[in-house]
Amino acid sequence: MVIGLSPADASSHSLLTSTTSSTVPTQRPRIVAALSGGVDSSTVAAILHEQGYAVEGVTLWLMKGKGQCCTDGLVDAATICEQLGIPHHVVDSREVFQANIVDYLVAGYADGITPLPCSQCNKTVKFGPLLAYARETLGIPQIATGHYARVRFDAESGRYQLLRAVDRQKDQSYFLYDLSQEHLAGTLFPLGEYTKAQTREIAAQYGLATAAKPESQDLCLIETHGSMRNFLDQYLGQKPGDIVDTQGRVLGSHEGIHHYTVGQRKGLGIAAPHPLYVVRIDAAMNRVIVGTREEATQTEATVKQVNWVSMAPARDPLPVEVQVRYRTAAVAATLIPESEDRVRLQFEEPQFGVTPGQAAVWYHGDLLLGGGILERPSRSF
Ligand SMILES: Nc1ncnc2c1ncn2[C@@H]1O[C@H](COP(=O)(O)OP(=O)(O)OP(=O)(O)O)[C@@H](O)[C@H]1O
Repeated sequence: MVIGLSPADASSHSLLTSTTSSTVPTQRPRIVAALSGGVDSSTVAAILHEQGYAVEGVTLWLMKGKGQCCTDGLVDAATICEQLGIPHHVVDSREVFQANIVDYLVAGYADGITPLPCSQCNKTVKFGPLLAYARETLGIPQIATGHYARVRFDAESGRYQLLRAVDRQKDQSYFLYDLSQEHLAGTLFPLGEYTKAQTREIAAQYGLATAAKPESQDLCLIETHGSMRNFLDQYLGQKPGDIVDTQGRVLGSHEGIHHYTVGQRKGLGIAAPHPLYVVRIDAAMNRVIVGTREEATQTEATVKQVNWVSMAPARDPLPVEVQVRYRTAAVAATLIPESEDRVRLQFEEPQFGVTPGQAAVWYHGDLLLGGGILERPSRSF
């Protein structure tokens, strides 16, 4: 399942000599490369093209404005397709993105949680619609993306399994926890075996126009709007309220609960003898509740909308390593199934800043077992 082409192989081939025709010989396996206009997906298209696939690039137009998933991305993706001599299709996905990501984020922040847009985007905007477009419109059975993750079929369980990327720094499996078996069965992740440095090397060897393109640093929405605050203010405006401690004493004021996230320390604007953290956001009362680091720490968490990936839903308590944020290390926990799509996690060590709305994703080593969305803890404050 894993595509293998080492940088050494890549350098020994001349790539940019292919036809510009969109008609493809039937004997070549056909595949869609999901092209954002960045170096990763450009390299995927080049690798697959080199391997003999009849590649067609598809770019989802997600948002108005400039940025990776907007006009700049579309132009860069088109440039790569022209360079490789492959067809390029642009799918206007702005309404799908608005309904599934923008509205979802705005509703979540208004409700006092911190939704994770990327996993939601992968499931509802990218993989599902891309596979449908590839199969139904283009008649192409599979797609490939530039995500750093690995997929394999496990004959014993009959499941497609998801694994962390070889490059742990770039591993994006966390954002892919909500993909279905059908999504995984139809997708290749050619970069899962490479480091980012190797990807750039391959892109340079192929002379791809995007080879030196800088890395996107942030969420696409932040790149486009400057900050999450700017983005949310457009929809939610300002709604002043109180910042209180865990006993309900007013310590300060805020301009909107959507400017805060559980675990946040900076930007509270409150002078206190000890550091204060957001421990809860109370949407009904329009209040932000702050407390000590200890009060922002919890020993267990419940997780809803669970998706089991590499194994069938657990029926019994299961030792796991769980990641509660993208950029944090996985920690030891016991997973207790409460129903097929709801679990309780008991952390071996108390965890700080477990944020409602973010994903908890559990692993055994490199194998991503499943994940879901963190609920608000039941607490007295
Ligand atoms: N607008 C889009 N249209 C089609 N595919 C996309 C789009 N945005 C992202 N993808 C796919 O999802 C993958 C991961 O997206 P992500 O936003 O994490 O980009 P990235 O890691 O910066 O990769 P890249 O360098 O390819 O932009 C991309 O490599 C690409 O295959």
